[in-house]
Amino acid sequence: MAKQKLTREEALAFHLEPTPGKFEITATVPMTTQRDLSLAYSPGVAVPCEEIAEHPELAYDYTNKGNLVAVISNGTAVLGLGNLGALASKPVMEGKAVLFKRFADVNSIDIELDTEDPEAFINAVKLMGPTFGGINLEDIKAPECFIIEQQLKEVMDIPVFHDDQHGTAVICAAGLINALYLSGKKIEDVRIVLNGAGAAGIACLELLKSMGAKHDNCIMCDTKGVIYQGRTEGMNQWKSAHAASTSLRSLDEAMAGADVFLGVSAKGAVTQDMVASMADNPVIFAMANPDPEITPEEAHAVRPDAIVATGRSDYPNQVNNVLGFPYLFRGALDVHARAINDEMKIACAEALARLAREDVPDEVAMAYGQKLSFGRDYIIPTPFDPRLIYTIPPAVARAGMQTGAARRPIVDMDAYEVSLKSRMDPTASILRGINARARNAQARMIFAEGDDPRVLRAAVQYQRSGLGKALVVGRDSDVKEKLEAAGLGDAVRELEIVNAAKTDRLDEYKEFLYKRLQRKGFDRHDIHRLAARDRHVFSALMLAHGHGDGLVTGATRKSAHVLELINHVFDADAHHGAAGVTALLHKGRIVLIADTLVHEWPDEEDLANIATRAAGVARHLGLEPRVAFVSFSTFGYPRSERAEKMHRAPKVLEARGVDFEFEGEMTVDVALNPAAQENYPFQRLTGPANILVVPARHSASISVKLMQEMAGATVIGPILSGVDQSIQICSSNFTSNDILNMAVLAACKVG
Ligand SMILES: NC(=O)C1=CN([C@@H]2O[C@H](COP(=O)(O)OP(=O)(O)OC[C@H]3O[C@@H](n4cnc5c(N)ncnc54)[C@H](OP(=O)(O)O)[C@@H]3O)[C@@H](O)[C@H]2O)C=CC1
Ligand SMILES: CC(=O)C(=O)O
Ligand SMILES: [Mg+2]
Repeated sequence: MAKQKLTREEALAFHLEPTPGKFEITATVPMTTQRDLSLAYSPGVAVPCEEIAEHPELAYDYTNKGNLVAVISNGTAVLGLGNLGALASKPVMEGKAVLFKRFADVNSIDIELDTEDPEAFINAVKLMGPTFGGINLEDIKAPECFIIEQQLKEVMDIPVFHDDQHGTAVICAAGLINALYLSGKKIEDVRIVLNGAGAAGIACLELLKSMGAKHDNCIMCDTKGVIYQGRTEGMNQWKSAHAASTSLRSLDEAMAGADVFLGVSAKGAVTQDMVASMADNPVIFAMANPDPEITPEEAHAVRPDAIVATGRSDYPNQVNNVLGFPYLFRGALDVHARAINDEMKIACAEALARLAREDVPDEVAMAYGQKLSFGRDYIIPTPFDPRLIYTIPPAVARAGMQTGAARRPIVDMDAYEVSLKSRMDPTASILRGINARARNAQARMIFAEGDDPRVLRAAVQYQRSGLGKALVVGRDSDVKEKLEAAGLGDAVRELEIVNAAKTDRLDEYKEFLYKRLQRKGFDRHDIHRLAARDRHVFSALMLAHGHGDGLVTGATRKSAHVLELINHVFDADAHHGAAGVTALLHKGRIVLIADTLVHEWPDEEDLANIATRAAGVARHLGLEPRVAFVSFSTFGYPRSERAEKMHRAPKVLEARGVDFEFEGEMTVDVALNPAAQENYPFQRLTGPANILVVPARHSASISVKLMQEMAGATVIGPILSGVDQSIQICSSNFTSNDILNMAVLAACKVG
């Protein structure tokens, strides 16, 4: 897994744009008319109020309580950064809230309470009970967190769950089950050293002991060293419960001969010497965030036989509670649970451990750009594994039902799993998939317009995200100046700047271009002007000569003009079968529109070619193509000369015998809406179309721009397909993120 460099400015920009913070709240009901207002608010709202007053359980039906979790902190133990206070903890809490939404479709809101007094904290949370279906406590330091959680559990009738304790313990247990399996050791026999006797540490050791780890085999350490029986300094009742009868006093001493090291303490707390002194095949979970107790590189340098995990996303084996809390709450909320009990936590740990041992399906491999299989570098599922949402919550819900925590048991578990699957947003996995493939490809990407700040930001991002090498075409001083103005001055040393005026390859490029254009009215002088002065042509020449693996251009000029220039070097035109395909991503759906770039007014043969190109792009994105030739008529009615070619195009494909579904002509609603399709029982699409082949470039442009402006759809493309080399042409209104997306598409040769 390529390590990504994240700068402070990137992290700040991510939180600043497009609006401050990481989420907003949207209404799920129409709020347009007088009638809507009367229903949502007074007088209509009185009816559910009265119903709930009489039958409190109806709050789960008439309000968002049943799918709403509060992430609550006082900021006293923010990750491993220490006591930053309530306000400064907000980015982490907003982060947890968006993880709830992204991974388990749980609505969540962060609440930061400005108090270090457990009693004040407890009172505040207790009073919030009616609002939420569950309370996720976060980053509250020990020992106050134990008191707070215990008392809230006693007084509240919804799950109260301190994530840093139990979320961490569950994931740690899941990872350890598999790590021990791989190293051939049993939990009853292993010597465990745990560093960090706080929220996470105490809960991890408690859970492992309940799973068979022997008290006498476990040593817990804190900032004062080993917690031994009789120690008085820095102690509390929770630490005392794990005090060992031992003469060992320091972490250093404890590590000698240990089988397992678990770190929930602080950055750099473990040295290479300590790791070197561990037993054979040691297990090292360095879980402190954002920086681990020891990095995997450092640990492996002295112990190649170690199985190493961290809490971070950029190393293999991410042992992080993100794998737990979204799914634990999903399962708990879906049975209207009163609590998340130990049985539910253990069910979660076991289900996670089992999932990692299963064969990894292609969709997961595609999302990560590598084949994952159970082993030392894959002991726990990856956070983006789409199976988590339909595997873990049922296990949790079942345990909740068996132990009486559930208020409303699930009757049909199969139907429940199907409903969980439908909560997944397929567009997210597509975007992740192409990013992972690009990262694997490590393409040298030519960014032709090095004088544009958006292009420069995209180029820097491309390289810093570990996608490959960015080659920026421009004048050195100009690029440097613009990078500095964009606050990216230090990127000058990272990017490769290619200046057409200075390259010694120009003669070779000019010769090539002259051969192509000499019979098209271009003389040597024209050729020099094009090759040396036009960055689109120069960049295309670089690509044609293998001096880059892909090209992104077009952010500063009209696409049609840029395409014309590219065509001096490549055959990227309608005549040679090129086509433009634009992906529209909206509300969890992805629809491709074609041709958005090359053909002005395609005939039925062209339309069939365009469909085939679009089907190729769809498959590259991981979609099984279903093409609809769209028009204003459906299967011949109303009759119109303009719709004729759309009527004939499917027949062309039929004659060719292609290997994808297609149908037409039809209106867009018939193409996209299964209910409308039912009116045409003879039609051959097995589901809503995901490719719309439109009659002409103007209708393509109108559809895409309408979706973008009116619906706020995400637009990727036009993706240039059917050209020998990987070229992507941006639009002049693209943001740096859009340009980066085009570079990613070019890198994984979608097209
Ligand atoms: N990967 C994951 O999913 C998770 C990771 N964590 C990480 O675990 C760490 C602790 O979090 P949490 O338990 O909530 O915090 P707490 O404040 O509750 O506990 C911190 C504990 O770590 C000990 N400690 C701190 N620095 C050192 C050190 N250099 N050597 C030994 N012990 C040390 C403290 O010792 P003392 O008692 O002497 O002060 C205390 O016992 C953080 O880095 C956090 O990011 C937490 C939750 C989840
Ligand atoms: C992951 C997490 O919750 C922490 O580090 O605090
Ligand atoms: Mg935390």
